Amino acid sequence: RRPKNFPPGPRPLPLFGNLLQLSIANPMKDLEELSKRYGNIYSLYMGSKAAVVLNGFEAMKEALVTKAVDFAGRPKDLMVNHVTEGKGVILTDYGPSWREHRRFALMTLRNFGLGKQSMEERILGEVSYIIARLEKSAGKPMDPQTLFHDAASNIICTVLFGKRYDYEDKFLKRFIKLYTENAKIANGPWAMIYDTLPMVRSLPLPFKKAFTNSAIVKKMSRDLVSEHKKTRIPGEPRDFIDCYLDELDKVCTCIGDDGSSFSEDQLVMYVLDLHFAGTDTTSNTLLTAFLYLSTHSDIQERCQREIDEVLQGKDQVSFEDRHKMPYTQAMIYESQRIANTVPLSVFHCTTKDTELMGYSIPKGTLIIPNLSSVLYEESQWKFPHEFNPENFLNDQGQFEKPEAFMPFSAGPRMCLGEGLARMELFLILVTLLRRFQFVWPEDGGEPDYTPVWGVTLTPKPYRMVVRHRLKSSD
Ligand code: HEM
Repeated sequence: RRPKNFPPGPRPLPLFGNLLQLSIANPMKDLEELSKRYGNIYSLYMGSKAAVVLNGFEAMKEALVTKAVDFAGRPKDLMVNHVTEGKGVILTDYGPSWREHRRFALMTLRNFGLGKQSMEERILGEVSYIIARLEKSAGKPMDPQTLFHDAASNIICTVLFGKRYDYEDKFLKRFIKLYTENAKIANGPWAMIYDTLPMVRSLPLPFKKAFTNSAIVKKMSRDLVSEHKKTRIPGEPRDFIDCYLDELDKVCTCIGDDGSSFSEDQLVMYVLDLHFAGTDTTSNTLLTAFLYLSTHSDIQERCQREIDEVLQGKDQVSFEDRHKMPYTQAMIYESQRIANTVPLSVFHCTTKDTELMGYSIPKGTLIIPNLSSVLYEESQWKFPHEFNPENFLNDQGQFEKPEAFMPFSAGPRMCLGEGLARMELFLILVTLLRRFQFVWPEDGGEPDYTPVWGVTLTPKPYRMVVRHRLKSSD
């Protein structure tokens, strides 16, 4: 039975809750239908666990921004919590450990050059490898699927481990494969069954694969930490791992082990969190951008004209140039909006009894922020259902970001890698568009824009033809 004044929703069945009323292969359509029937805030049951789904800008803003702390928790008893053993930052509940680790990551990313020249150099350095790979395929159709995952992974690897890997490197390939598999399992049918029916959790069902994958990547991360411990010079950090080990030295000598949330086990998981969050998101956004650019040549050419004009006489683009490229900026934001890369965000949880738009929501309720309902909300966008940079341009043709642009979510749990992602998307897209033309192959058939469902949405595999725009001497 629903608590008093709880948001309405479909009647749950004993044991299963509302599981059988949702398509477990991809529940997005069902969630949309339910909001048409019950309004922007409605409830669902996963077994006996109550969940509230947030839809639309108003509800999202009131929950995540206005009532920020009330909605800043993370749920505890889901498959993803068990896979990550409650460590790291993404799935850690609101509290001192989350706060300390979040602050540490933001500070370390900044010190490693976020917003400064050195992070730009890292990204532009990686772009030169992307160019080399594209050069090899010039004139022929190529599948960009792994290229952008490899590149995004390498950028975050240079920050975390101080090194990049060759695109053919077995370590890199394995790391990414295990992650991308888990990103699909974590929101997939077997995770839903695991989350709804605790009695099946010990059975040898397909969700076990997520645990096996996770054990392998944890071992890989632990090995990297051990290697760093052997080669580091305390006080002279080379990368994120060294910074964390320095911090660990400080807390051990100052206040002893207890008192601090920093530990080597946390570090192992933290590295994995950041690597995963920094790879699958940026790469899927890039894949979506190139899917739309290669099928919308008018938009691609308009960006190229603007880029050519602004970068005339310059060797390479800098992040500052974005202010002079309103149309290209708008195209990048529009790619993010249409990509809808993390459609249900990361699930939240209420940290206390609270109210939302007149409903009462008890402490500990699972909160599902349906970000796609905001990114495609008809009242918020000029062209909600088409790929159109005009969504981010005002009447004077200047770049303008509507408040409903929330692919990174909002409030205290908002993506902590936004700055890095933004810089990557701009530098990679501008450099590649300046140099190459991306064309949908003649034998490519009708483009299919429907993404593959998961924690992150991935475009279906596609091919594009890469053609040179400039001669290499230009
Ligand atoms: C286009 C790229 C990206 C998108 C669309 C994206 C989106 C998101 C979203 C929707 C969340 C959930 C926020 C919430 O729970 O309310 C999130 C969290 C997070 N993201 Fe990103 N992200 C991107 C890139 C990155 C990068 C490059 C990093 C790595 C530095 C990163 C690190 C994180 C972390 C650590 C969290 C958890 C924050 C917390 O729980 O406090 N993300 N991201």
